[in-house]
Amino acid sequence: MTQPVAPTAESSALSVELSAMPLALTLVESHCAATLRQRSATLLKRHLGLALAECLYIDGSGRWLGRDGDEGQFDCGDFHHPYAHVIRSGKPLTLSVADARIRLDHPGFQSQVASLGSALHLHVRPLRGVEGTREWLGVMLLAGTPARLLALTEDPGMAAFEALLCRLWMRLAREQGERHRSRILQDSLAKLNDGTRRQALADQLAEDLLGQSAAMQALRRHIVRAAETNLAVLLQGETGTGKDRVARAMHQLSARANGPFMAINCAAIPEALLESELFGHGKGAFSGADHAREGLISQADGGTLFLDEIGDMPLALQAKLLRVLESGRYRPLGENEERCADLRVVAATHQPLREQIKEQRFRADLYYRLGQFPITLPPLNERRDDIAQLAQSFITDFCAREGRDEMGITPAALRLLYRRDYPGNVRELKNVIDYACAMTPHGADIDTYVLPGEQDSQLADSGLDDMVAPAEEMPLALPGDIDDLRQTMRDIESTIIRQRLRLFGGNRAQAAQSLGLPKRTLAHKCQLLELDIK
Ligand SMILES: Nc1ncnc2c1ncn2[C@@H]1O[C@H](COP(=O)(O)OP(=O)(O)OP(=O)(O)O)[C@@H](O)[C@H]1O
Repeated sequence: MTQPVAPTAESSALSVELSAMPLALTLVESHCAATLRQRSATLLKRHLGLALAECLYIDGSGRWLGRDGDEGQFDCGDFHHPYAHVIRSGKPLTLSVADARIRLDHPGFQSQVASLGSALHLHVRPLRGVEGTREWLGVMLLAGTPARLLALTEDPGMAAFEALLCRLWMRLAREQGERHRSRILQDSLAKLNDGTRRQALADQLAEDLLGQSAAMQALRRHIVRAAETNLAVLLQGETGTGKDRVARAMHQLSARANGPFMAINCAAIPEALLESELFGHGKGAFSGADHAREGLISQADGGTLFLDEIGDMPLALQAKLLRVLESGRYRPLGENEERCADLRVVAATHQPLREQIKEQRFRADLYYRLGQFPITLPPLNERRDDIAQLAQSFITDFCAREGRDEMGITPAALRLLYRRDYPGNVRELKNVIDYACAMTPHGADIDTYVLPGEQDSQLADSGLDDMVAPAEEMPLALPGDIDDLRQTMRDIESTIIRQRLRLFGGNRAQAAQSLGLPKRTLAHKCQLLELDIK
């Protein structure tokens, strides 16, 4: 290390130079500590004719010194650079560049001084936050002629400058810390608000999607999350678990709520018609196409398209749907021009699509594209705690619909409901309750003997065998005065389908098979007859 250099005549002028500079103003106007450091260094360099001036800061951990706008760091415990010395000793250090080159081999430090002439000197000063403490803010590095550096270090103006710099630095650092803390607080408040808002929406959903089980609560939270996005949603769940309800709720919660909600059951539409239903067609696109027709994709523009029973979509159409999902573009049948639609697709299936992919009946790429936000609906058997609430709600609905006085349900009947198996899930429970309500005498509560499937075991004991027989065994009552054969046939068909679906717990595949119908035909009939079964 070099000896201090004797003061020169230059020192007397420095005080004047410094006081003449509008330093305070420039520094005080700095809005952050980094700007303050850069401005200080620039002022020192420019006004004092120094070869180099730089302020380095100590990081929050106190272990590193950093340079603004530079990734490089200096370890405060690494004595291969002079900063560690001044921080450790708390005293300034002056050394020649030549000396530093030979004795200090820190690569970062060497590159910092690489452009300096060997005749120059370096002066490194520790900068502390509060006078008399070891609360370090960083270090200042100055390079210049020995005479200039000496004059500078002895000048009271320089001491004043340094004091001002440190005081401002401290204040800005404190403010920045406070800002940082307040930002963290605001972020967490925003998250909390988000959480509260989401919870409120999920609670609101509980009025429509009943059930207080953990599975239903989680489902509602998922729906709220999915509704916030524009991602394609794939609803998977057994028949009757509420996929249709969920799709509608999601649309209502989404930013597209004011747009259309268009739904199509891919299993209920004959394959030949499905394409034109979805994509629309131009005039004369096929025989019978007397005029052009908008498809559901076009009608769902700005809203949501719900594709129920997506597993039943023919492969050729799957490819076209994938294109809509990827590009928002589609071409109506018989038209040359492509069109655009901005829609969100929600698809649903009760079929194991992965199996269908293996059997090459469903495209893997479409499966993954549809399932950007997959949601699985829990079967009723896995959330039996919800049965009482659902049952009570269906009773209330029935009474309101049929104009009956409100009725209750006996504890014994409720116990039986708990014990049942529900392959048809909520739909099956609803059908059971509707049936039980219809069979319950006015003024009474639903009791065990009116629950379908329970009568066999109970009729004999109860002496009520003349009152009711199981629904599926009941003969169809034919009105004597038929004046509308078509309507009567429709009623009969509807009764048979209802009974068969009830018998098979809402399972359409089994009901269709038992009636000798293709599943698609049964689904179509349900739609025509406006049965709550798709
Ligand atoms: N959580 C629920 N709260 C109230 N009602 C429900 C709930 N889940 C389902 N339902 C009712 O159950 C019946 C069947 O629901 P939905 O049609 O949505 O089922 P799904 O899963 O779409 O059936 P599928 O696969 O057979 O098309 C409907 O009457 C629906 O309103």
